[in-house]
Amino acid sequence: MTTSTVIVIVVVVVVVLAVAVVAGLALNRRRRISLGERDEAQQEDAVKGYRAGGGISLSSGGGATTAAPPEHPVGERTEVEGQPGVGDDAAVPRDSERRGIVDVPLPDGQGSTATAEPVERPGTEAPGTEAPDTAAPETEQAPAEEDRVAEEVPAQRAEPAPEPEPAEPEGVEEIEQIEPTAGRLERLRGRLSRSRSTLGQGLLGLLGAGDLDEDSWEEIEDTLLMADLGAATTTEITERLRTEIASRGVRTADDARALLREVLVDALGPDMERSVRALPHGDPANGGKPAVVLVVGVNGTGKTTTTGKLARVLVADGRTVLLGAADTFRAAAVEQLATWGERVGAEVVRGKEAADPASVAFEAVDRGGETGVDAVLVDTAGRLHTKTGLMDELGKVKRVVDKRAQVDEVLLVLDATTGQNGLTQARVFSDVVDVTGIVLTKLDGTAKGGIVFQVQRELGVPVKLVGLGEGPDDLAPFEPGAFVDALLD
Ligand SMILES: Nc1nc2c(ncn2[C@@H]2O[C@H](COP(=O)(O)OP(=O)(O)OP(=O)(O)O)[C@@H](O)[C@H]2O)c(=O)[nH]1
Repeated sequence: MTTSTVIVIVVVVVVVLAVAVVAGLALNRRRRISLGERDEAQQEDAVKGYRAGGGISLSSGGGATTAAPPEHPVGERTEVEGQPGVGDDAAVPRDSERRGIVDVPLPDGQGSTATAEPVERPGTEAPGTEAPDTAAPETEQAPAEEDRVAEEVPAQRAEPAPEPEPAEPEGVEEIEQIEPTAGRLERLRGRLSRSRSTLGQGLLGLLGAGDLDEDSWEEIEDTLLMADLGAATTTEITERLRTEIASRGVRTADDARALLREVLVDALGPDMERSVRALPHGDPANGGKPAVVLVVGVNGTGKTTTTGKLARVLVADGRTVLLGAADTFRAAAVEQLATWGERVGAEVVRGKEAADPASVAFEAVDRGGETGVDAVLVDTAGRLHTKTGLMDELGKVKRVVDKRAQVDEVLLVLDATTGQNGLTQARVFSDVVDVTGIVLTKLDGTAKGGIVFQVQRELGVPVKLVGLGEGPDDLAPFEPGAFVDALLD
């Protein structure tokens, strides 16, 4: 072997070694970056207050799949008649552990898939009868792409799909008499009797009794805590009462009432903006856009009922409404909403059972724009805030609608009888869909009306409406003064 051959061999070996070292370093670095990214994602989940990957069945994200969608778990649901009682279904969630996400494809540009079923017209069909499907036919499942939905549905619409006849809802003449919305809280104040006797009367009794020793102050605190005002609000109210009593004194029962009223009303943030943003942008008859309201919450809190009641409020105000039945998990909810629609002459866009709720919501908003209604109210399926997959699904509903129209109001419906749990729910829902207003239902069934104070304080989101019964007009605007009066009188 010549010297030059040896040199060549040495050079080759050195080069090979150098390449190996560089490649090894690069690989090592890449691994570290990908770990870092995952850590970040996990942190984000932790901030949102729930953890990802908790046994939720998700469909494959990459490429088209021919796998059949998971069987819809309607049969697993514990409620069978669609009429849960006050507070009971919060304890027995209707989406069981085994419930998976039903990822039904959204409409795409080839007209391959559509899941929403427009359009049921009041007066033309009995509730439960399916409206003719004007959307393109269903095909194999493809991954649902939010962006694609927003961009391609217009293209799909360019295809001559059989459009439903634009017609005036025939049920209009049969619209029920709707209670005037003004003064409802006063009219329904008797429904707060349970909270009144424990919170209002309890506090008045203690404050009006004269000299207050430490035991009395403890009792005041207990009364506030028992009514679900929460520790922070309780401390704040007690301290304010102490200060005011020390500075101005309370001699009569009237003094006690006046002071208590002032302190409680102040704690309810009387200046918060409580109007429900359900009025259209411009004149829908002349190119204006309908308002879009999304109604969200856990199972059985009263979302469908509230959507129906709110439709009545709007109709009573001379507005036209379209209802989107995006609660595709519970067949009874769709029927329920259809009945509410019929009663006020509102069109209902419904999805097939197990349809993707985002698709139904999208169709509803689209249809509302076409027909020029003032407001589109979208009822979503109840979901446990602890199920990451379900919350993601809700986030998707909002994002898909956002691409089509501005979502003006996201109303979180909370069942007042569930107390602290409602607060946890509120936090998670707020993280996922930017809640803009709270509807506190079933206040008629609880002595814990104090949850109103807590939920606003914790979230900084106003309670806009309160549910005070199962009747169609038992939905009242929340007014701090009238509410406190109902507790104290
Ligand atoms: N007492 C009382 N009952 C109410 C109120 N609001 C709703 N309900 C009742 O609560 C029950 C559940 O209401 P729904 O509207 O079906 O609840 P939901 O949130 O749509 O249920 P899911 O779609 O399954 O999540 C029904 O029996 C309603 O009549 C209220 O303010 N007071």
